[in-house]
Amino acid sequence: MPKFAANLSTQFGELPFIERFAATANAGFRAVEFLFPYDFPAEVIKAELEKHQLELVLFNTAAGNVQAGEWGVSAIPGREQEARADIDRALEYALALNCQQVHVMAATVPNGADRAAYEETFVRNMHYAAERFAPHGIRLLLEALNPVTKPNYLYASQYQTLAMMARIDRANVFTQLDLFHAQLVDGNLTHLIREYAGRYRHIQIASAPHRHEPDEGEINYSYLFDLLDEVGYDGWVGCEYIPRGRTEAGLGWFAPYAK
Ligand SMILES: O=C(O)[C@@H](O)C(=O)CO
Ligand SMILES: [Mg+2]
Repeated sequence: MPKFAANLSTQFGELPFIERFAATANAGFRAVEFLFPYDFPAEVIKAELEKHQLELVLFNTAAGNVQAGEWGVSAIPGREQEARADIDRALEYALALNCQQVHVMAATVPNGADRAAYEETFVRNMHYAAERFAPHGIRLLLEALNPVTKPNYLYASQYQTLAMMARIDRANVFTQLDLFHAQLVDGNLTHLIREYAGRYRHIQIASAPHRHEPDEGEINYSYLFDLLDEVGYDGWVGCEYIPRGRTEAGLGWFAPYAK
């Protein structure tokens, strides 16, 4: 049976961020993930995790200047110093929060930019990150984002992140298989789950095409949850969906899996 982590960036949005931890535990989750911890000192988040006996299973490196269209800086040529400072800061939070996985945000690539230079920059920064995180046994993840939700991100297809993972070629670098993005871009989710088991070390779910609870739309999640068991997936499944209404009202699908 898959292990589900609440996503505190998309679920429980009706509450202030810090109050989402209690709501998550009350709803029966044992783990959480979120995009960014950096608005809060690590001790504040740590206290919430401990108080509610929650494990933090994933967060991201910083996004850069989101208002200017950035979504990560690790692939931007000339921004290496900032990218590496973000990587160092993510390591500090991961250690303080006992988190075993960090998603390293690549970047959006402006139209007309030198794509090869972005990829080379990303590979170099990932080598730096892999070396910094390896002594602590923390995994680094790459995630493909569909171009409707996030136009111009460095990679949109699972096959691009798998190729990038091979190019980076470090033992603690894997992909993060977000099945919502994968369905919009690649389809054939059964093949992705079966064929690449071991290369993805984190899963995220949402319905497609509307990114709501995993109980509607074109993806048959109960089939995929069984398939994850069949291929021996023992990582977390992050609930990165935007609830149709109040989060708790949409948790019927989760009832059989609650702690
Ligand atoms: O799917 C997403 O959007 C997230 O998992 C993320 O980490 C960055 O966009
Ligand atoms: Mg995702």
